[in-house]
Amino acid sequence: MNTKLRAAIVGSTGYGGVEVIRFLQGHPHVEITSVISSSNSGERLSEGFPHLSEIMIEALDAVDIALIAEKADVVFTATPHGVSAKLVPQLLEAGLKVVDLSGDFRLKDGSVYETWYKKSPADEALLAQAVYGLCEVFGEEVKGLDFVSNPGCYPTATLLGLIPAVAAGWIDPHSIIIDAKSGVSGAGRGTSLISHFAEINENFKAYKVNQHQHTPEIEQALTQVAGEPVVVTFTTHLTPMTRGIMSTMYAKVNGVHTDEDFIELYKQYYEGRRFVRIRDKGKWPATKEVFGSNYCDIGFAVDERTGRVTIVSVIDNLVKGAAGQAIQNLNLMMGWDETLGLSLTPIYP
Ligand SMILES: NC(=O)C1=CN([C@@H]2O[C@H](COP(=O)(O)OP(=O)(O)OC[C@H]3O[C@@H](n4cnc5c(N)ncnc54)[C@H](OP(=O)(O)O)[C@@H]3O)[C@@H](O)[C@H]2O)C=CC1
Ligand SMILES: CC(=O)N[C@@H](CCC(=O)OP(=O)(O)O)C(=O)O
Repeated sequence: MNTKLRAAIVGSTGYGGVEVIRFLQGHPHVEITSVISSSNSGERLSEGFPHLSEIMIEALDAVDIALIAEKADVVFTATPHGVSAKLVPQLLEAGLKVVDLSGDFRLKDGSVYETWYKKSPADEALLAQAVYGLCEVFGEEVKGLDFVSNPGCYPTATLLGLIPAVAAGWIDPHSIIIDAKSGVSGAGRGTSLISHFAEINENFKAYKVNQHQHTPEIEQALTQVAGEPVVVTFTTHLTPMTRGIMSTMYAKVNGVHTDEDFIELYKQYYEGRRFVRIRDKGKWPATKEVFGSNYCDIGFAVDERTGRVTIVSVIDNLVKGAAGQAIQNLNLMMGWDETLGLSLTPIYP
């Protein structure tokens, strides 16, 4: 008798979906039973992804709700914004568990989604039901659920870097400035001018300034933690690397707190949470130090001269920023150890 949880992945020919497959392959309690493609059904997975040739899937399935419900218990929807909003209700209706990697269920207010994503929001009742799966902060709420909305990549790095200080009242939430940089895989696998080799190689550019769709997601979580409305200045940059996000954050310190105080506060907040690692005084995390892994590494320095703290947080956008955290959420939903299937050490150099 098969006792493993059966998993299907929609959006399997995109970067997020392929990364879910890579990690689930090593999960002790999960078996991949359906890999779904809206554009290449019938093809073998290994035709497009020869590095996945050991996965025992005959052919890619079409997006067919009845078939998915027959073959799987849980579905990872690594689908574009707008697609998940329509697909997830059908999957839930069919009795499946769902972890959605898109931005469609992260914002509670549909009109805010419409403003920032320029798309129609998902069903209001489902938005109310969706729990925001930032595991180290809201993980308790995820336990036992059938549906989780996986956080965005920039918000994951940023919120893990800010929330302990905001929750403790150690920084002024109205003074926060976030300067974030991402590797090109954050833009997905589809070709676009922004990720064209000649456009990004030996280049470094700001984009979506004051218009990035992750701004309200960051503000929503900080508002919840601070207990008052919070708005932030958030600027994103594209860097000529494949994976990785570095979020550098600046905020005014309330009262007097040293580097050592911040380190201690964060170590306590994340005690027992394997995937957040706090750097010692004077040590700064780099994207290579989390590459290919589910870690988020954070470093601090208080500047007594300006009264500000600088916080640097790094993740792999495709792992802690997408597929890894999605599997961590499944582990929490199922009541398993949250690290199952995710114990890979970063690839270095
Ligand atoms: N890249 C990243 O770093 C992160 C991505 N995300 C989010 O995860 C989701 C996937 O991102 P990513 O993998 O980068 O994107 P990609 O563009 O690389 O892949 C998305 C995949 O979705 C599938 N798809 C497209 N349209 C449909 C449809 N109508 N029905 C079903 N499937 C469809 C396509 O696969 P096929 O043609 O085979 O169906 C496509 O390959 C997005 O919502 C993204 O915003 C979240 C955090 C980080
Ligand atoms: C480099 C790059 O283009 N990154 C994407 C964000 C990544 C993403 O997929 O967005 P979600 O996490 O909301 O799904 C962007 O800036 O829009």
